[in-house]
Amino acid sequence: MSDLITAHVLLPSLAACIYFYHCEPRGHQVALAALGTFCLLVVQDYACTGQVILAIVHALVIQAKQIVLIILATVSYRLSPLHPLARYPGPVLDKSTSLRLAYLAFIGQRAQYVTELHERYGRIVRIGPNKLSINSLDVVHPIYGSSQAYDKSESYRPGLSAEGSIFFARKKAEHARIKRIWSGGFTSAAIRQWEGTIKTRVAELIECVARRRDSRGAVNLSECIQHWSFDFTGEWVLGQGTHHVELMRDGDPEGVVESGHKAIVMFETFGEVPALFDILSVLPTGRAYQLVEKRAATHLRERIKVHPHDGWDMRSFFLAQRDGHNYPPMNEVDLNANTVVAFEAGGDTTAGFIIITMFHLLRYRQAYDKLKEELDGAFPTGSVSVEEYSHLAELPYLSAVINEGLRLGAAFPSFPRVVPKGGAMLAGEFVPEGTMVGVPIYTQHYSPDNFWPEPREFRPERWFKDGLGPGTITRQAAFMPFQSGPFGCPGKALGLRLMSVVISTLVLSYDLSFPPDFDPEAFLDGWINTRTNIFRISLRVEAKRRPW
Ligand code: HEM
Repeated sequence: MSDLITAHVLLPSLAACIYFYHCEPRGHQVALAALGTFCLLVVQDYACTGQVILAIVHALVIQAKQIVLIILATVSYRLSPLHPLARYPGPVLDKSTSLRLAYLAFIGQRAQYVTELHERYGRIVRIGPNKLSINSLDVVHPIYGSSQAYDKSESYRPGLSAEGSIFFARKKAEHARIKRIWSGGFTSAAIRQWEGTIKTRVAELIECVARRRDSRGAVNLSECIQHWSFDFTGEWVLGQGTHHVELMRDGDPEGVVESGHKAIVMFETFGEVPALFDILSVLPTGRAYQLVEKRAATHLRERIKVHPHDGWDMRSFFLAQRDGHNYPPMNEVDLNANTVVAFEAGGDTTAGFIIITMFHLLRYRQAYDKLKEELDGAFPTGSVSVEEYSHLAELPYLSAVINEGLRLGAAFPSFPRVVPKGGAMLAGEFVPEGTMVGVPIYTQHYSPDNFWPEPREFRPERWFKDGLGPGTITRQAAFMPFQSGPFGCPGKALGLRLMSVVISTLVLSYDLSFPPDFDPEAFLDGWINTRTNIFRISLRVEAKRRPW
């Protein structure tokens, strides 16, 4: 019997552990191998006993023992002094498994939890079996900013979905190739091309707010902004007059916004446990992701039919061999993957930041009034022309409002990267190669060492020279809403332009306030902060048209 156990349980489990340690197989491969082993065990037992049910039960018991042994061996190693990260502090559970972090990402509490860990354990915390969070600005440049910036980690693996997009390309060389294709869409010439569309779409937003007000003048502002953002992004990705969603006009019966949110939450959650993502992304759990991909594929087909490839929309850049750009056009799979990223990175992020900024403005009434005064002074006719868009960035209070919205709304926990071959000295400590490292952006943005006083409050004045009075700390270097370096946000200029136009036009067009039954604290409690900003409770406002 013990021979049998050794042959069936101990040896295979040990072999599996050694294999997993050296080869890091994908989750679906492990699942298939486990299924294959199970079938072999059933056949073998059936050959001896001649009873199917008994053979299945025996195989299940053996496999359960194998799994328990593999888990025990893995956890023991991760907690042992032999592990390369053994000397770094952190909670035992997080050193053993990333499942707690995955759960916290799912409920939108991961960034807050990592902040607490830094308060408890110090500057460097082991937040996963192979993952360090480094709460130090000294490491931002080597990890993210320099030309030697580290590659993205396995957390950026989209399950079994296509990886050939700008966001999911993890190696710098491959990423640089794709980024060149995207780059044309973010030049100042490209942004100028889009100014007319921004104007039209923002005017539609103002009308959408008016149309959707109820009898008491209250409107779901977060929904209007999300619909505006996806409409604009749809046009930016696919081109004018081509087939894409029109959410401000038709509403969102297909759940475009929600499926996008679910896909991002899924990516964030399972990015903590990429092997599990390999399995779950193809099961019904991955439906949101599959839906978003399917929608992008449909748009691709429609777009290819109706339009030449010489516009300023992202699809034109993806599809065309443009003059002066020496790159091959993308294949269909990569086109889809990049389209999904363009929709979600552009549409969802910008909407979330505008909503959170509007919420804080309305909650901190003084800031709202100051912004209104500044805008009324700068635009005495009550509207901002396309020619004046570039002046918006010069309005000091508007810029401070946007900075503060970006600071408080940055839902990013950290952007995990991989320490290159040979390891690295980071924050004065040696970190072995292959370790996942990241700087916790949320922790930096909310830290009293970087932003003081009232680091958790929306105070645009902190961005001025005299700040919030003597002793004010506003550490520019700690402000990283767009990340920097090779993998930083290419849409920064466009994102800032969109934020400034939408916020200023809303404040110029309407007198906005919370309705009496709106509970700001409940809104904050329902804010899920996991890479994107999701609001379980809508931002409802009373909107009275201003008499210009
Ligand atoms: C206020 C708005 C925005 C903020 C705060 C923001 C922030 C960010 C951040 C922090 C990243 C890096 C994510 C990571 O490494 O995991 C990123 C990536 C990206 N953003 Fe933005 N973004 C904004 C708007 C936009 C817009 C408007 C677009 C496009 C229209 C855009 C396109 C992208 C793309 C394509 C990436 C992936 C870049 C890469 O992986 O190389 N973003 N963004």
